[in-house]
Amino acid sequence: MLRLAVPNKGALSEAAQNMLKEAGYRPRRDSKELVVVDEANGCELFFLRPRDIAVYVGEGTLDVGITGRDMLIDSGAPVEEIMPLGFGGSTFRLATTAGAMTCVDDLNGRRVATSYVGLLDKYLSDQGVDARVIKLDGAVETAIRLGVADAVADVVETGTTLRNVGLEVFGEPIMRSEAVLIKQQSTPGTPGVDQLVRRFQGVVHARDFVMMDYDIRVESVEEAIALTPGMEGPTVSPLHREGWVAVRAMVRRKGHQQVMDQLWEIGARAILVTAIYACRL
Ligand SMILES: Nc1ncnc2c1ncn2[C@@H]1O[C@H](COP(=O)(O)OP(=O)(O)OP(=O)(O)O)[C@@H](O)[C@H]1O
Ligand SMILES: O=P(O)(O)OC[C@H]1O[C@H](OP(=O)(O)OP(=O)(O)O)[C@H](O)[C@@H]1O
Ligand SMILES: [Mg+2]
Repeated sequence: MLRLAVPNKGALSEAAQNMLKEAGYRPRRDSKELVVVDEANGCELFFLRPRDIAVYVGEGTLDVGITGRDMLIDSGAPVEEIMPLGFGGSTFRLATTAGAMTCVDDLNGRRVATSYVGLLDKYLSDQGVDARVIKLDGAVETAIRLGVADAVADVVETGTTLRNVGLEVFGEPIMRSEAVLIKQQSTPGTPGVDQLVRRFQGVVHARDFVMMDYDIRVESVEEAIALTPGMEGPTVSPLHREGWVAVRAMVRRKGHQQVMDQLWEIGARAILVTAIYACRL
């Protein structure tokens, strides 16, 4: 049986469970259920803290896991990414009181609070900066106000948490993160992983693409197909109307309204967009 680790709480938990549900795996009944045996799909789901997931997978106790790329790097565990999952996007950044620091070198001889010590230590040593790292469990943004640190290094998504305490980011982003599927480094794929990956890719594609159908005059087909090239090439079928054809193609969800406008301009009509429920490409 494939053994899969899923975040049980926090920023990635709900989205990870939605992805598994859309990929056809058995959801857990309530948040207190820590292990789900999904006989129909030949896998066991273990609900664990996101920070611990890379550790379990690195030890080989679990075959694959869902965690954040930043947590993977922070853990230092011997794990590698199989695929990005398209949710839980964030940046990992330095921040301090507005205007107090402008670049990472300003941290020399100062204190930086973080919950990501492994990630920050690696960055500071790569940058040749000698700062004291203060390890906190969470809510690190408050550490400056309370006099425990001169700067913080933390996850930033919307920036609201920083703004609320009057902090500003400085320097280059330390890294960009999102949820990823991970496995132990340099192990051949466990049986069942390929199927999981295909299912996850199906969910990612179904979210990223829509299906577009439209009718167009034969003489404009090439121009239309340049706008909607599809995956392998769009389906073009005859219409029961002289000189017209029907076209069907997958189109990126982002920007699909612009594509509809452009198709309309070149004479396409009956342009329909439908969501893709599931797919294997
Ligand atoms: N506001 C956010 N938006 C998007 N992703 C986030 C956000 N906060 C954290 N993450 C991502 O989620 C993962 C961390 O999850 P989470 O914050 O739930 O863990 P934690 O901080 O260790 O746990 P907790 O917050 O329960 O103490 C990281 O990969 C991080 O990049
Ligand atoms: O840029 P924003 O959209 O404001 O999001 C970033 C905040 O979200 C996370 O906090 P979380 O809720 O996980 O609490 P924590 O600090 O205790 O981990 C992160 O640690 C930041 O504090
Ligand atoms: Mg957190």
